[in-house]
Amino acid sequence: MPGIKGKDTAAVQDASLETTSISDASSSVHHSAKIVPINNTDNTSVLLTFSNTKPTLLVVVLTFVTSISGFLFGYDTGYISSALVAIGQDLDGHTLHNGQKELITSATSLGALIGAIFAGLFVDFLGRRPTIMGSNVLFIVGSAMQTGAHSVGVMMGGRFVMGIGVGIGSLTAPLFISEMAPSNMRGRLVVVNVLCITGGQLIAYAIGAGVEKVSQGWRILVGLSILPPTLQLVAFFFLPDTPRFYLMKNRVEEAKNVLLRIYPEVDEKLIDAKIQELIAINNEVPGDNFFKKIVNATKEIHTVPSNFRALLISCGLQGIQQFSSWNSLMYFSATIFQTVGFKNSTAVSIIIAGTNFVFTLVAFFAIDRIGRRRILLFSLPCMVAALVVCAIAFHFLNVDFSNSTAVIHSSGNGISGWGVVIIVAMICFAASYAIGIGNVPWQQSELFPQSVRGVGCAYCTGVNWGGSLIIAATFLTMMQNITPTGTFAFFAGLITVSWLLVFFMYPELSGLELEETQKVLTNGFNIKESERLAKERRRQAALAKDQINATFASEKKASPLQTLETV
Ligand SMILES: O[C@H]1[C@H](O)[C@@H](O)[C@H](O)[C@@H](O)[C@H]1O
Repeated sequence: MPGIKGKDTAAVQDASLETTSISDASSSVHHSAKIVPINNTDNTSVLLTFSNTKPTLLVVVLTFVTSISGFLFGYDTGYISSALVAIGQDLDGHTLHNGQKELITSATSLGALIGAIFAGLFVDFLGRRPTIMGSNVLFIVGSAMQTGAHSVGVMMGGRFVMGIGVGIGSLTAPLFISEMAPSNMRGRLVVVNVLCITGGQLIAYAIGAGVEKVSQGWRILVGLSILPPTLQLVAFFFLPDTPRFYLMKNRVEEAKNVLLRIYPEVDEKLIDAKIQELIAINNEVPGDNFFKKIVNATKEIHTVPSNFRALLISCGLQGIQQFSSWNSLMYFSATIFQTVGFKNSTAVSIIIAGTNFVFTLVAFFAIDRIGRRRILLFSLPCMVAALVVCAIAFHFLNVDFSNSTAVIHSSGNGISGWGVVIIVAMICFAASYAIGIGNVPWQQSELFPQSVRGVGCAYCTGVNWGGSLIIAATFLTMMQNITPTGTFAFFAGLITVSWLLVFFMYPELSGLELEETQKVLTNGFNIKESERLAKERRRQAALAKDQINATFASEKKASPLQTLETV
């Protein structure tokens, strides 16, 4: 197999750059290594060659198998709204009252919050792969409990157990993908997981609509969710963990094997150099037992400035995602559309979920090319504009949300012009959400160094689920107490403030090696420097790609990069 060996990398090496303008002043021992290739003796660039490899079969398989966790996240949070309607009197022999519906719905979010916190510890101490496999067992048990449930208690218990699985998967899947992805396609591969979340939600809505009128049809809807975790569990018996995890545990041979399978075109010497680089950077947290390690990692995340900045950014982004109000729109869109006079409100909800899915696909193509920061700075104002339009339209629509039992009265005259305006604005809101804040926060693992990645991700994934719980529990009450106009205006205001936070605090990390991103945060948020670095990385990647393609063309062989664009 042709490799990107020494002579092929001459131009690449010319383009190699030191990131010396970002100072190496971190107080942590874990940050002592240089970003740039440590093995330059044979004039090769570790960094560049590792950024320009095509995704191998292993990378593709791992991404898709791991993203089953995303699908389950989406499916399990998506099916509940139709299941609650379809359950009728099948549990305890009576119709569910609102309190029971709320408990059944929120049991999953609560379980997910707890699962995410524990997952952050398990990923570092047990491994990414065993953690995902453990979540599969919880998914299977939780789904089976719900499918066979005849009482509200068992249903709630099943939702809770499954929720723990959802929380674990929501943290572990993006972390796994980002650790094994080549840096130039890391953003996109993490978006595959978000695509599976939004796809899972869409499919759950569609199947839910299909079985709505079928007797006990909700059991089919819930029972189907046993299949994907079973598939994922079996697949992971045959798949490896991430090289970075193996290196944390000093399992160098296994790490090397996986790296060779991820980068088959890269010279073995470069793989060895990369391993040395990772070992130098990715030391384990000190401590001779599980609890000491947890305490030390928690301490380190708060006391090392670059870690603390990473924590602020990652939790901030997850908070912005949840407090953008998207999920309340997902959960209550059918109610809202009914209120504005739409007869087939479920169909409109499917359109909203479909928009979320389609525009996540757009993000897939844009995230590494345009960059996370630029996408957010563009899409957040579009969300604000859409919410302002909703606020104005609700003002003129004369909808009464004031009933204390959350029964919504509409003017009852069918869909009006303002109703159409609301639906169009919500579709625009969904599109701009999906392109940016719907998926960028899930790039969270890239912000943390190996030593505290698990704990850091536990924090921000916890913020995601905590935020989701709060928003789901308060949205309808807000609509009642401060009117829809007030509610949408409030969220528009929050997103405006969020834009400022992104502008001042979120550096551009696309294209950077995982080990480089913490350097960016060493002595500040370094926005300008990060933009320069990301631009430089893009330029280098393009240059290296041309060079490698030209070399292969001159040898009349198919370039390994020719398929890159189709990832
Ligand atoms: O990224 C996902 C996605 O945007 C989903 O549609 C949403 O329901 C989740 O809360 C979010 O984390």
